Amino acid sequence: MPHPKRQALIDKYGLNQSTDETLNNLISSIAQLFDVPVAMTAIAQKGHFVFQSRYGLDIDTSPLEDALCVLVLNEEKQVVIPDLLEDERYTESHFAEKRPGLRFYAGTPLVIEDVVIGSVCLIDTKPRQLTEQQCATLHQFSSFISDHIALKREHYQLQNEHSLLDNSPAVMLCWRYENGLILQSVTRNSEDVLGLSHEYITTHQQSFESFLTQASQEEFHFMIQNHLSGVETTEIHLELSNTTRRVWIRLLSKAFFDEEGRLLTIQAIATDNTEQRHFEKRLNDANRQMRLLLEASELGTWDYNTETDHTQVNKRWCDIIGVDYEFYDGSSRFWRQRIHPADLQYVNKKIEAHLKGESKVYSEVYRMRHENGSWVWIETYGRVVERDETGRALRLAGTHRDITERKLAEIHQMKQSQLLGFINKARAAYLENHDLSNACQKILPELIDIADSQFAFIGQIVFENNKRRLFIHAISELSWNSASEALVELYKGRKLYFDSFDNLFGETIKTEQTVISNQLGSHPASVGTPKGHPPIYRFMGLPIQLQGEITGMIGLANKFSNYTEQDAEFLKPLRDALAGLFYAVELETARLEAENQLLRMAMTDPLSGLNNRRAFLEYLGSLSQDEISYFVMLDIDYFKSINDRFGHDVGDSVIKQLGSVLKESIPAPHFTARVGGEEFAIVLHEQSTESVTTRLTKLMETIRHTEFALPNKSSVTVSMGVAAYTCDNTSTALTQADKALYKAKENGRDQIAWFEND
Ligand SMILES: Nc1nc2c(ncn2[C@@H]2O[C@H](COP(=O)(O)OP(=O)(O)OP(=O)(O)O)[C@@H](O)[C@H]2O)c(=O)[nH]1
Repeated sequence: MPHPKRQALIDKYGLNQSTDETLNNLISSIAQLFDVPVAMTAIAQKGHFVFQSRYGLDIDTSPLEDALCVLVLNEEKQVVIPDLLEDERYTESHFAEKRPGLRFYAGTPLVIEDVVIGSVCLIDTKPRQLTEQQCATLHQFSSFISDHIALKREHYQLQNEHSLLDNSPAVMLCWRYENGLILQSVTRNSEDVLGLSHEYITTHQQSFESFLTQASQEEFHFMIQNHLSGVETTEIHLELSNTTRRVWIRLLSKAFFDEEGRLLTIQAIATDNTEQRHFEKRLNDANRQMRLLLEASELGTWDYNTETDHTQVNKRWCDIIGVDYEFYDGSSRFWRQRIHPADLQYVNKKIEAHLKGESKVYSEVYRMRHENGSWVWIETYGRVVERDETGRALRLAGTHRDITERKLAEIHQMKQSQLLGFINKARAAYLENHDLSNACQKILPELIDIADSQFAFIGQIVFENNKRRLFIHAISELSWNSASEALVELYKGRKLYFDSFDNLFGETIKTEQTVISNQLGSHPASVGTPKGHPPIYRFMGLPIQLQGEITGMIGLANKFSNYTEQDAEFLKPLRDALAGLFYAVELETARLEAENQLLRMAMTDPLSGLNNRRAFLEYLGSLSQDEISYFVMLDIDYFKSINDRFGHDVGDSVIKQLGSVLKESIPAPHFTARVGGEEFAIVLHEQSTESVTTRLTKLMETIRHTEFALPNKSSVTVSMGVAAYTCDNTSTALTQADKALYKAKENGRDQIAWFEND
């Protein structure tokens, strides 16, 4: 039966190959010892035996069925056939007859790894007997051959290993210890790997350490000391200098001790790690340079571990926000709490997005609170430096740069242009409709924004009955109860005034100075806020002055940080602009006043105080046809005789008095004018002729009963001609009224005549 492992073992031990010279010699010695003409080792192969070593045999293989060794293989024990012709197992098969020279056979199993792989056989042409001792000797030879086969394989293996080692990047060294290390062996690759000539060190016996640099010699001694004190394995890095090239090696050593613990030998494997050392050195240099660079560039560094929520930072990071490095708390809560509330949300969003891999770099500019309460502008750059196998970010690292100075300058510049922008806006708004309150209200939100404040107002000083009041052009609308709601209503109706100056904002008016209070209630002028008023934490009052005189003020409240003199200075252009606008309003008012006066003069008859002819004509031009109007021409009766009898002055005073009567009797919306010497025009906006007649009759009565300044106390009468404004132009209506007046004169005067078509 073929053994399942047999063929594998034969392959493993190389027994299917060439004959073994040593075994051949041995077999020939065995043949001589047993005094047989033929001896061999037969290794069972598929269907045949291979005679790996043989003596007295010409053939090197034989089919299985032709070989007696099959018996040994099958029975797995020694087989001795003293005489083949006598053996009943073979007589019938005529086995012996086919092999005339074969009479004696002795075979003993050849065992490798407990498997019979063949046999060691003796053959003779004549019958013979083996003694027990000879059988045992044959057994011993067989096991000797097994050992030989095993040793040979081991030898080959070692040879292979050695050749592998010779070509490997690892050099094996072995030292014996006898009051010092003596290099016993070193693999041939030492020259290639370490630059150490194998020939040189094996022939000159130069100590290994003489090839080391000073520092490495110390390291090597340290390794020996370790082994001497019982340490079994060590790993050191050494630099070889006296070799064909400069090499760094990594030396892994293992010590072997005797039973009493004394060091016997040290075996070591040396590998060239020059490149790694150079790489490490470059890395260290780069790290050092990076550190120097970071220090020189004043960069703070941070390394955030998302797993532990711990952030490692350098000292500069702490210095930027005035935190003592020793007391730095690495939790993310620590730095998140210090981020300006207005910036925190977008910082968090940016970090999240970057951790998710949505951005290549995490970069942001934001504010962090300094230990001293101020805000530091931070420019940060970072990126994920470690992710787990699922891609989840484990570490985010980066730098901090304090850009406060640059940022404040930028903000200042930006705010300045913003300030100029809205100053222009205020001017433009004012020029558009000359409404200062509207202009102030338009810029109030921007003022609040630019001053980083919560509330603001702009007020102008006005005088009423020699009393100073602050008229509020614009104010943040705050109401918290019905009284304050009423104030808001007043404001909307442009009637809000601050009258009392015995408080914090009034202090600005009284002192004409900038007033700053950064702590609620701390200022001597502070009287607190009305109940329910939103709290005021900080306040700044800025005077608006023109040519050294206060003309108004700006009030600002609740800046996120303290108000400063710089803030006041910054808003100076706005204050000056407002002062200019206040002044412009004053000028404008005065100019309008003068203009109106001139206009009034141009349109008024100086004697009667009524509108003059020019005003009357303009008025006619303004009338629209759909208005129901009546034109009246009024003329003093016999006025010439008044002049003639009492003089021109008396005539004048009559005209003057009549003017007063007309003014009183014909109020607006009706219109009266003196259109000639003693001739007057009236435009009545009445609904019917009846009401016209009633009004004019009453006027006649009044004139009749008026005491004119005539020396003879006589009364004055007037005549009137009336025409309805029904035609399409005023001059026709006037002509008609004139015609009616002529009729009234003709008919005897002191009467009203209506125009009638002839
Ligand atoms: N005192 C004075 N007289 C004026 C003024 N303007 C015109 N007169 C005079 O008014 C008089 C007008 O007289 P007439 O037009 O003749 O008419 P009358 O005398 O009023 O007679 P009837 O109109 O027909 O009733 C003239 O004597 C003018 O000199 C003025 O401003 N002051």
